[in-house]
Amino acid sequence: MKSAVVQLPGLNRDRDMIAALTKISGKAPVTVWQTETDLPDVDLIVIPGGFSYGDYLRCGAIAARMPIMQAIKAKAEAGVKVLGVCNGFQILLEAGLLPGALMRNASLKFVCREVKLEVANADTDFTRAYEKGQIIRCPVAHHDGNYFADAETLAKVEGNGQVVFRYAEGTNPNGSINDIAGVMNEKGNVLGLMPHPENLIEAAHGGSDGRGLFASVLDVIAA
Ligand SMILES: NC(=O)CC[C@H](N)C(=O)O
Repeated sequence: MKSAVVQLPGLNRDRDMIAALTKISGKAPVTVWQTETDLPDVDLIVIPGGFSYGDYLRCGAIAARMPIMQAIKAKAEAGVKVLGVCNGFQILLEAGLLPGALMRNASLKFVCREVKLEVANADTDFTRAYEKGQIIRCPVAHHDGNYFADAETLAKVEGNGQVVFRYAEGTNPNGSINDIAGVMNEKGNVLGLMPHPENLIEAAHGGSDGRGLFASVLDVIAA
């Protein structure tokens, strides 16, 4: 399983993501810079979190228009798995690879804390290592994580099982509609989520609840 991590000016979670992918798969991902138009032959492309282009004009809006996004779109259409975490999720939404939008947190404040997530769909390439309904811990750190979709889009996303993670037990940190924390595309090969599973993968992090996502998508689930 080969993976790539996208790097853009202002992203700052790329090294955490590289460390998580390396530790869990035993193989370091390749890194690709935003101007690349020819992506390496990988099975998984990850857009990590951060503050691409200082979050101007909207979070992810400028990054979504960089040359690399055309290449990522083509790979996604060809079935390659794409994961966007936090700013990566915002970029995927701005690029039209996922449905809905992320607005300013309802509190209008940056939130940096741990939340509980419910695995709403465990029948995906990203969540097979979990059980449906399982509650996991996960950190969040963002100011624009308030997921929104119009009624028609929301009905479709809910009806198709595209909601993969929900904030659980009253821990919704941002006002997201239906407590949505992560959604995938209809085909199931593109996932975006606001929480940071890469920051809870080993004892030194205080827990390893985020590990299941990487174990699922990197196909290294212990027998
Ligand atoms: N940790 C992140 O990726 C933050 C995403 C974005 N810059 C926000 O604050 O909403």
